[in-house]
Amino acid sequence: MKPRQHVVLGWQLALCFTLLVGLCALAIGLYVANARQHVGANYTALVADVVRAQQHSSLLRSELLAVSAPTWNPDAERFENMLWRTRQHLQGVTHGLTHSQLDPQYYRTPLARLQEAYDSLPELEARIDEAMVNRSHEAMLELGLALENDLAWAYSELNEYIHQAAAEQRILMERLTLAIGILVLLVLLVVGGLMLALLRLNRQRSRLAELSRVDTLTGLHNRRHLLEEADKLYRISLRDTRPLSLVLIDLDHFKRINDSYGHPVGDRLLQALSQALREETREVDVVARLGGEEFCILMPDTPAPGAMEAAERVRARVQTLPLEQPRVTEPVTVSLGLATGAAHEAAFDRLYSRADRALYAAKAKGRNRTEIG
Ligand SMILES: Nc1nc2c(ncn2[C@@H]2O[C@H](COP(=O)(O)OP(=O)(O)OP(=O)(O)O)[C@@H](O)[C@H]2O)c(=O)[nH]1
Repeated sequence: MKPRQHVVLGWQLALCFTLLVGLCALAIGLYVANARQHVGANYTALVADVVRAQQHSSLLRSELLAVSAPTWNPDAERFENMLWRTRQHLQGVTHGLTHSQLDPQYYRTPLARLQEAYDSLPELEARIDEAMVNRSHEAMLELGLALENDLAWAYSELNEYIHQAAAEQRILMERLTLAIGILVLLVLLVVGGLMLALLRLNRQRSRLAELSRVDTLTGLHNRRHLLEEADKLYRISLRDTRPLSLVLIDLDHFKRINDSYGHPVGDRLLQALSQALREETREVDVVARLGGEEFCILMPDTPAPGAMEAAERVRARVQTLPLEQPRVTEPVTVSLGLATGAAHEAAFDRLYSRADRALYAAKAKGRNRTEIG
């Protein structure tokens, strides 16, 4: 993978990660808003019912107490209306409670008190009717105040409990949200870590692949790289019917240099030759070490005269290679075999055997020369 592809992959992973973070943030935000809305709505409606019922119950109390006043003007319809609304409130609060998320064990007692009050409403209605006829209100007042007492106590208990439950639920929800947030953060960290590891792994893999195509002594490409590139260049040459040239280069009497000066000097000579090859060739040429003291230059879009010129340039340059410490006194030369082909002739195997034959001929003809195959 090329560096640019690494950058693209990095951006893609960063984009995916950002999208993931955005989605998580959105999901948490929606969850919090939704949960708050539902929990809040549930308790707000219930509290409103209880407060309205409480207020009505104190109205009932005032109405009952007004009965004792000397100016009391019996109004059966008004009482009837008040008791109807009391019944409505009782039903509303009971329904709200039993359909809420609240734990029944905490509101069982006030609910039972409300039920008792509800059951005694017909009796109170009867006593009110009686009071209207007899204008004697003691019985009605006694039952009415007892009922109102029950209602006031039950409603205030419920009010307190609902507020407490709402507060507990809010705390619970906040903790839950925090836990979810931490969990999501951890997941994001793991995903981010995995993405980074993937990126690093990919880079290392590319580096390894690159290294497997490089000759360690000279830093030039090796035979494997050459064969891959040759295949590509051959296809281009076939498509464009452009010439492809191959020059094989072999150091002359290299064994003698090794034997006279030692392998480290031989190695330095190989490195110096590699550097010279790099400098004497174009960017598009493929320079490779085929093994031992044999090198090659594969030149795309290069006819025979151009390739010959390059080969001769290399040959001349090798003779000037500086080799100090210990100074190599005998001449350092190379023999070169050149082959050029276009279209189907440019297949690497064909070029190679022709160039190899030419190299053999150059050696046979006395070395330090270039032959065309
Ligand atoms: N220093 C060094 N020597 C190497 C390396 N690879 C191969 N050689 C040596 O290169 C020498 C090649 O010798 P030959 O194949 O006889 O070729 P030559 O001596 O150059 O003879 P001609 O090619 O006929 O001119 C051998 O002694 C190998 O050991 C290397 O990486 N470093």
